Amino acid sequence: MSTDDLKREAARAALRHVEDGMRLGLGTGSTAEHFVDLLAERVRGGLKVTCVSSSERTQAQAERLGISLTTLDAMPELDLYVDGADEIGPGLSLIKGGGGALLREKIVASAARRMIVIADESKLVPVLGAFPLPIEVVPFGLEATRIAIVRLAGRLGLSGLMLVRGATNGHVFVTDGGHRILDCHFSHIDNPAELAAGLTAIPGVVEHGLFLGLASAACVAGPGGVRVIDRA
Ligand SMILES: O=C[C@H](O)[C@H](O)[C@H](O)COP(=O)(O)O
Repeated sequence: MSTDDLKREAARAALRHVEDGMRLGLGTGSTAEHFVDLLAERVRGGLKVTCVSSSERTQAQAERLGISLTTLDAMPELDLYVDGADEIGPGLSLIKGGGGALLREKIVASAARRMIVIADESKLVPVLGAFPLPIEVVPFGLEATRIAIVRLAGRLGLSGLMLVRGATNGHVFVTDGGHRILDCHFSHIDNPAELAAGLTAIPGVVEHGLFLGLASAACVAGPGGVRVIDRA
């Protein structure tokens, strides 16, 4: 089974938690894309759900597939949010934002009663940080914000490259909210809660990719099948 097959199996497992009439949040990324595809099949079969997208990319896919969409303003409380992750650590702590959608993803996840993470098993890690942590920052004063993050990291015993994300067209990557992303190569984040609190206190930081206490369960697919991990 390829990694892509595993992602689809994880998405299929999460779909079992979707019920008629639900208000759903749709994630972003290659795994979430499978979920949206499979959801569309169920919708064509008669399932009634109303969805909110966490990115322009997912919005376009869901629209194309005929899924009923609304905005988070029109439907501010959701039953379920399903999304992928870049890393799944202890207690279902997550790193997200590899696709640059972390800000909207976190807003949508926070509006949902439950969040189910879908992933292939390569995303499971004993400690977060091997995947560079995406931090969304406003373009104004980006260098000052970067220095503030470096100082915070130093106080917490973290170090590593901190790179402004580039886009495939050679330009700088711009998020759906018009911001930039700093990818922070910390390699080991031993105390994610402390880092998250410090980042939130820096004025130029819009949001960071540490999702702590948000995921209720994870459907993790491996060659032996899909394992459901509940947050302890
Ligand atoms: O910004 C993107 C999201 O946080 C994705 O959910 C995350 O990067 C995982 O993406 P994928 O399913 O493509 O590995």
